[in-house]
Amino acid sequence: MVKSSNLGYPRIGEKREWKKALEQFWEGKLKEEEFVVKTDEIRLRHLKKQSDAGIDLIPVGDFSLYDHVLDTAAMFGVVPKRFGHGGGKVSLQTYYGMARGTGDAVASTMTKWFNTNYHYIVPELEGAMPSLADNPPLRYFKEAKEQLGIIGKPVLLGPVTFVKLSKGYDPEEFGSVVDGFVPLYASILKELEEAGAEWVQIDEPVLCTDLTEDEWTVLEQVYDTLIKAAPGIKVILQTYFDRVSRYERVVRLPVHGIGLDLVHDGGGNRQALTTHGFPDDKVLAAGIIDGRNIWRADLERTLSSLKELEGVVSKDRLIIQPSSSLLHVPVTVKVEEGLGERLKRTLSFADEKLQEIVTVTEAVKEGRPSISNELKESYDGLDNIEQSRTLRESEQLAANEVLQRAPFSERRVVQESELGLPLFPTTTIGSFPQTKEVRKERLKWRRGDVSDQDYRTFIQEEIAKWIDIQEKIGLDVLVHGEFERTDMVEYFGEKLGGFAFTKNGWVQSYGSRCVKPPIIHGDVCFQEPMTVDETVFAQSLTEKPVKGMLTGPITIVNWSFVRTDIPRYDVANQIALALRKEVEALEANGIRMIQVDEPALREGMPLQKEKRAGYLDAAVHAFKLATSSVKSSTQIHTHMCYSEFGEIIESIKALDADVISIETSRSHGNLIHSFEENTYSQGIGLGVYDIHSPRVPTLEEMTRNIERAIRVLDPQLFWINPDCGLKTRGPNETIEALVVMVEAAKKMRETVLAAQQ
Ligand SMILES: CN1c2c(nc(N)[nH]c2=O)NC[C@@H]1CNc1ccc(C(=O)N[C@@H](CCC(=O)N[C@@H](CCC(=O)N[C@@H](CCC(=O)O)C(=O)O)C(=O)O)C(=O)O)cc1
Ligand SMILES: N[C@@H](CCS)C(=O)O
Ligand SMILES: [Zn+2]
Repeated sequence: MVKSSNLGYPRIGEKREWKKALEQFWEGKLKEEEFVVKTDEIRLRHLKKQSDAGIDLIPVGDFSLYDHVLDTAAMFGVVPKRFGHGGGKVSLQTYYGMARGTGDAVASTMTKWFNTNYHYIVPELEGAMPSLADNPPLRYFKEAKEQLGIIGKPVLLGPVTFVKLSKGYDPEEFGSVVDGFVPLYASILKELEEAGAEWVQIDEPVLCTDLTEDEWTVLEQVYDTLIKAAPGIKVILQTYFDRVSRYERVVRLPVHGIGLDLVHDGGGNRQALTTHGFPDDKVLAAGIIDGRNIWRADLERTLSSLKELEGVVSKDRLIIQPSSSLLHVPVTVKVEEGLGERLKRTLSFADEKLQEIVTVTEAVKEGRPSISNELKESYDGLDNIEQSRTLRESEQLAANEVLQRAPFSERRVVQESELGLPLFPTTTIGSFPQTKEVRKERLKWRRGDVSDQDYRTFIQEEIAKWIDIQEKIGLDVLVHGEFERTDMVEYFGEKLGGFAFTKNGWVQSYGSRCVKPPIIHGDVCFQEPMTVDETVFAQSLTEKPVKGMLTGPITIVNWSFVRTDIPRYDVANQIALALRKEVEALEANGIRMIQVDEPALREGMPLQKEKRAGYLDAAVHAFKLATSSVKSSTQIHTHMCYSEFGEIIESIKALDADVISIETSRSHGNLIHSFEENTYSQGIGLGVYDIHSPRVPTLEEMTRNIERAIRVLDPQLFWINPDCGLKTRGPNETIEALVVMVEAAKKMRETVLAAQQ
């Protein structure tokens, strides 16, 4: 009989109690035993919620104390040597050391989870001999069974995806490295079988990327082995975020069920299902409720699309589920106030999505009449989506033109003469520490306890303090510090037309850090200057140039929840046109450098190769739409973090920014390698130190990074800056690191100038 299922539930809690517990534990305000009790409570509460909602297959083991990829590494005792782990179960101290760094041991790399804004910790295999140091899926399974009577569906990150996401091995050894983990997975499955597990979900999202023939062979062998390890368990091989690359091969894998994303597959999975059929010895776990966006499901359409599959797979072999884990959406709409009833009724967060899954399952089981109330509500809600849109952009789209700037060689001459910067100019990426004090003041202002004028004065005092600090450190290009911003996307969303905001719509970004993606529900438009006040104030305090600081169109789109009734790229262009007005306003107010950040450009790349060129063209178009109308003397900067740029280097060039700053230090030289193969001849700053760690790097480390970079990049075009913004750092460590950075720049200037004489 058809079943309802979930793939993963948000960890953070309705009131971000998970985040708060983690941070209290790190600050020493919660003892380990208290922390464990608190997080156990949260986990069980989430399981109960899903059970109360009526979900048949409830995921267990998707919960984490930081990140599920890190959990998998810890489960196998994969701990880099520098953390001094002596074997056996990984302690909480070591676990958080790997995530955040400890003492002299730098944290493991953190990077984006496929095309999402969630970050995972990259396992370092370093020739490790993995062992089953712990079996959390089993513990969580038993806990759910014993405490709540739930026969959960353990979730494992599959061995092929796990090794693909790891580093510290030669790609040629991929097969043997995976083989090292297979017996451990087999043991987990066996122990789960003995404990009474019926279903297990093994996530292999790499099946939505292009695997080589060798990798495919490894994958097939892995599942041949695993399926024999625990014959009593039904394994669902779960994919998400796109269509699978090799449908016919995927459905032949020797597992009991295949989980497909039927929302973010560009129609590819559905087409493959109808064209090639589906094996009649397998279960189809159909991801038909959107796990990545927050719009209420169109139940009528969902049911019709399931009907199309009726001839492909029978009801008794169907599982209804979200397209991916619900980790990527906020917890519940219920608590939202201030959105307006109309808009609120168009939304569906994790808890509402569980209801949608149960409703659709019911309709498949019992027929449409059994859900007539829900169908009406869905219909009314969707009607509200249309009504809640603000449509006014026909004139904007008509002006949708990229202007041609003068060639970089000409702009460079004008800018050099106007700006008079030294060799190796030093700057930062934009934000300075968002201290508790800054956040508290904003909270008071939002609650109405502080007047607009007092809040503005407070922000100006912060700006003045940090302009003074930057002058004293000796930086060449200054920033105002972004103190007025909660978040680099949310802030612009609040100022632009066409956006709405939740009060509590938090989503985990990395570790305990959360973001509150704004909702784009109407046409986006410029309403009033958004950054001019703070930037002009900062510029009034110094002779040095202050960089205006904006978030780019593709990043705003990728880090928001976006309407789906018009193409995503049209939304990006609307944002670009609104930003263009801001760029022009900054220029008109005497700002000579403007940075338009695009940190999410790389992450938003479609998993399927054939879609990438279209995405990159659209991203470049939107960026140029926003930045191409300025004078040659106005220097346009951009910034990107989370490297692996080799593949997009041509698009980076096509942005035609005068200066780009890129995160480098965590990629340990890989990025520099891409510049060996590709020339880049516009201004560029490769981050000279990692801002994710509180550790202050030494002069030698920074100098080494600069020297390595200028072996492949023109020193005359090279900028010196940190990897990313400094909002998560404390004031002292920020200042100490920047002092070292400026010292490194001075030393390099002397060395290069001496060599020229
Ligand atoms: C560059 N990054 C960003 C990504 N995505 C974005 N949308 N924005 C980004 O900047 N993705 C990639 C990276 C991820 N990096 C980060 C870095 C830091 C954070 C972070 O610090 N998040 C904060 C929440 C930020 C925020 O909006 N703060 C509000 C305060 C909200 C709050 O908690 N208020 C408290 C009271 C405050 C107090 O008393 O201290 C309350 O309401 O109870 C603000 O500034 O006003 C976090 O804490 O998680 C995220 C991603
Ligand atoms: N200007 C932003 C970019 C972050 S990617 C900052 O400095 O925080
Ligand atoms: Zn950044």
